Amino acid sequence: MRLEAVTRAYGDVTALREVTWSFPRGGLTAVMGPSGSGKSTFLHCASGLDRPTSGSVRIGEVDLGTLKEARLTRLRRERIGFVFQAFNLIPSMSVEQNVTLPLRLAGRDPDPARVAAILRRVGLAERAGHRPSELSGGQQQRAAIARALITEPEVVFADEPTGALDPRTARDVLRLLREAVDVSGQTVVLVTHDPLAAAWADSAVFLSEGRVVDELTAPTVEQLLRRWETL
Ligand SMILES: Nc1ncnc2c1ncn2[C@@H]1O[C@H](COP(=O)(O)OP(=O)(O)OP(=O)(O)O)[C@@H](O)[C@H]1O
Repeated sequence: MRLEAVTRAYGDVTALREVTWSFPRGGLTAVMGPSGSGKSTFLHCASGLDRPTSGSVRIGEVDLGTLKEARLTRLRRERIGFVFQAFNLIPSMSVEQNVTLPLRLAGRDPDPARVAAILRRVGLAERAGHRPSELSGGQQQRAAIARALITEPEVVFADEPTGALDPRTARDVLRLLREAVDVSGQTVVLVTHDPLAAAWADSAVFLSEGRVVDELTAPTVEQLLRRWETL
């Protein structure tokens, strides 16, 4: 995935300024930066949820800017997975129904063996029939990760996925994202404020005032904290 000179302005606020960045296939990249530095805007532009004011975004060979809305929606559905801080599960649906929703939206029949396998992978095999309200926060986020992975997307965008979780539960969620990279070769972009979360990444990109200002490769918590303090 590559962003080339991506700028996104909202009226007279420029949230991203000429950001050029390549994300290696099969890597876990953390995007860090203070509040208002443009992280969400970055994620929205990179994932095709929003269109840049100028510049281009490519996923593989596809330039998202050339796609009409319906094709962009299809690309998001088929090639991208999303995980959000607030889980965003549908309360009236069971875990299994939530997890298989992206397939059903794409008109595909869920393969029961594959659904069972993904529920096992996130440790929710026994909870398939439960509603989100019957689960802990960590379990809900693991269900959301299963939902993001069910279509076997090339890229998973996770926006503060551990923001609402305690450290131990957060670790389970980060381990699953790490496995998506290490076992399945998927590309994960993790937006986070938390150095403990970013230390799971292969590299951490720092945003400040809409610009990429630094990158740390194989970052440690100490390095991330130190860099964070001088942003
Ligand atoms: N829809 C919008 N309309 C107007 N301004 C916006 C909009 N979305 C974001 N902004 C502005 O763009 C800038 C970057 O916002 P963004 O949400 O991308 O930052 P962030 O790093 O994700 O912040 P946080 O960590 O607080 O979520 C901010 O100044 C914000 O006020």
